[in-house]
Amino acid sequence: MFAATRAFTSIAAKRTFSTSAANLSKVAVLGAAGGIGQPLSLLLKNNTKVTDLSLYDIVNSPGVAADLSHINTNSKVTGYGPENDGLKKALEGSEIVVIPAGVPRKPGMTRDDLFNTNASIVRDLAEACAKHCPKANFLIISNPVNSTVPIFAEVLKKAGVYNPKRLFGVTTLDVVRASRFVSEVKAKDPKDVKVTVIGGHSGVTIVPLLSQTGEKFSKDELDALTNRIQFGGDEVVKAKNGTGSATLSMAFAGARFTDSLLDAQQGKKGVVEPTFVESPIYADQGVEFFATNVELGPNGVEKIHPIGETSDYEKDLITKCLEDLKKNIAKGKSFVKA
Ligand SMILES: NC(=O)c1ccc[n+]([C@@H]2O[C@H](COP(=O)([O-])OP(=O)(O)OC[C@H]3O[C@@H](n4cnc5c(N)ncnc54)[C@H](O)[C@@H]3O)[C@@H](O)[C@H]2O)c1
Ligand SMILES: O=C(O)C[C@H](O)C(=O)O
Repeated sequence: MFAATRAFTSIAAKRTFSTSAANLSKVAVLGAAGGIGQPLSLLLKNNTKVTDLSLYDIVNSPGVAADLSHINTNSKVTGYGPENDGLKKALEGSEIVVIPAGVPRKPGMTRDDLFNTNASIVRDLAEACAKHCPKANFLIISNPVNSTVPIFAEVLKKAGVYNPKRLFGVTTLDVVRASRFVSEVKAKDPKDVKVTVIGGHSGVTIVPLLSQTGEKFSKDELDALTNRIQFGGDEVVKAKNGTGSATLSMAFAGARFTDSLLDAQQGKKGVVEPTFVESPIYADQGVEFFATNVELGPNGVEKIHPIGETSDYEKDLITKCLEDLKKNIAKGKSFVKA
């Protein structure tokens, strides 16, 4: 009872600084019954900025929704399956659509190995989004992010509803990991360790800018940390031994990004998150999408931050990143155009 009262008070307080806030709280999760979808939905149910939580999956979402709906926070939870226009109902009126639908890796696979299965899942969901909530913000978690974001963009373009300010590849987990790994090496509280991570979301396309942390690293530390941040996903895939990839840390990261976007939508200033968006930064080299720190606002992307000063070590990493990223983006785009 106390929690529910506090939640209500908090929503009411937030709304005093934005007249449109009342329209900004329906969040849909597509793939909501999965390894990421369930803990992500739990965290969103606990987020007082969300008033309507809409859970869609091809299996089991009514059960997940029924379970979450007993939590005494001030949001309504509804579960939908593919039957009875479930996807349409889940999407209509959504301001934010978070998408962790698709298969995860097994040991020995790259994220690109997921392309054959996940590209069509993401394309089909994008088509539904274009039809039922074209003005929403789309947060893409499904891998390979470097290709699924361009796929989503192409589908929205085809439908004539693409707004580059509202399409985000979720790369928050790389930043969360980088902060944690650096804090372990430097024996600091991770909350005091901010690491900018740029590029894309797979292997060498993940580029941590450790020179900007204010910490000093030996060459060995730099090599080890860079490798661990770039291949942190593999660490989890290996430990889970064939049962999947990161789910709980990803739910944490996805909930953080969604919360930041809700904050920005509801009028908070200076909200900055790393994310993979259409970006001018390397567009002249044919790399249309790139992750950097991005300031979020009521219209989505408010300002794409420049990369800033980088070391020679990082310049080399960026060169390798761009080679792979360009191919991943082209692969996504041509999938829709074919
Ligand atoms: N961006 C990142 O940092 C990041 C991090 C971790 C995982 N991932 C990716 O997220 C995806 C999901 O991972 P997971 O561990 O939750 O997998 P999972 O298999 O546990 O869950 C995926 C869910 O998607 C559902 N699904 C499949 N097709 C669907 C469709 N057409 N519409 C709606 N739902 C559908 C499945 O039924 C399942 O419940 C994977 O592609 C994984 O690689 C990305
Ligand atoms: O590694 C994976 O396949 C999942 C995810 O992209 C991650 O970084 O953990």
